[in-house]
Amino acid sequence: GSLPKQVKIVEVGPRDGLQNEKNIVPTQVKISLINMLSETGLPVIETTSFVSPRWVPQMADHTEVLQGIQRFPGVGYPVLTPNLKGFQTAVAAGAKEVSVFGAASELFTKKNINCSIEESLQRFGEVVHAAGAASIPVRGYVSCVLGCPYEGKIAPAKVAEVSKKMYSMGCYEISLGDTIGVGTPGSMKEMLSAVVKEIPIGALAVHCHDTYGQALANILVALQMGVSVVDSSVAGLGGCPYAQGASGNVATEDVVYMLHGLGVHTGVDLQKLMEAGMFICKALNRRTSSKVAQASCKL
Ligand SMILES: CC(C)(COP(=O)([O-])OP(=O)([O-])OC[C@H]1O[C@@H](n2cnc3c(N)ncnc32)[C@H](O)[C@@H]1OP(=O)([O-])[O-])[C@@H](O)C(=O)NCCC(=O)NCCSC(=O)C[C@@](C)(O)CC(=O)[O-]
Repeated sequence: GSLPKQVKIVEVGPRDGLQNEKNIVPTQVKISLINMLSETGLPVIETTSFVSPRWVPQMADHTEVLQGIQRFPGVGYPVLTPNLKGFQTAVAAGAKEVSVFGAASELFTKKNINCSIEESLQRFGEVVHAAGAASIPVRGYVSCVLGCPYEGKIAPAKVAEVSKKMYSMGCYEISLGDTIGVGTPGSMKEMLSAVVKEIPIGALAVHCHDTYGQALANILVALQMGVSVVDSSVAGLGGCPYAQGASGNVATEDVVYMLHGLGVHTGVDLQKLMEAGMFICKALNRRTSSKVAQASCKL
């Protein structure tokens, strides 16, 4: 298929990228990272999670982060809210957009948010209802769309079913997560073919982890099928705390490089993006996972 002319990149580094860091990252470092990302032209920067600090200690400073960042006009700063309690705390902290996060796997749902898929959908319904009353848009994540760390293979029909329920309840966009990065262009195509029977392609995003080195190929297949929203993480930071061994998201730098090479518009300044990547890698004392950033440093 032909490629979209423009792709919206949803930067998830400050949330998905940092949530799994063992050492607590100073709040000021998170704020500086988000402010630098805001300068790059990225349209959406997922900022933090209003989850239980006992489950994910790294996100315990959610309110300070959300209130400490400089909000750029035209940039969205969504936050994760698993339930009504998270939603209310997020709104009190000034959130203007939220995301609920479910999965196409029962066992993953249990490990991640401590309930069944059915219960999770009920909680998301409560969030969507409250958000509607406050005119707050809700994004929906579906994890484990191409495989689960606990259940193994996941049927595309199951992904389509959960996605449809979340879309029907009012999530404006469904982000399909290859949480453990096991997908290939073949399984991505098969899964998306099932999901587009239920949800308009314009309401879908792909969220690829790069554990098996397949993320860019999987994204390209999704773009060829008409997807035009891609989640990624600066410097390839990340990994889900409840999906052991999951490596980071595909690096935003690498996605932007590929898209610009294809002539697809992103609005993102790659140089500024690499600077934000270098900043956070220095702060975390680690090497970037972005191939593009690695290559550029050698030049
Ligand atoms: C969902 C819960 C809270 C259920 O956790 P629970 O223990 O079942 O909650 P509960 O309702 O039984 O309440 C227990 C205690 O937690 C409190 N509580 C209840 N809700 C909240 C809240 N929102 N914020 C803060 N505190 C909360 C609640 O008030 C109570 O406090 P206590 O009375 O004992 O003092 C928990 O399991 C949790 O926080 N899970 C978060 C897991 C997480 O953040 N995972 C990573 C994000 S998902 C991901 O990375 C995948 C994704 C999105 O990137 C896509 C992909 O790659 O696939």
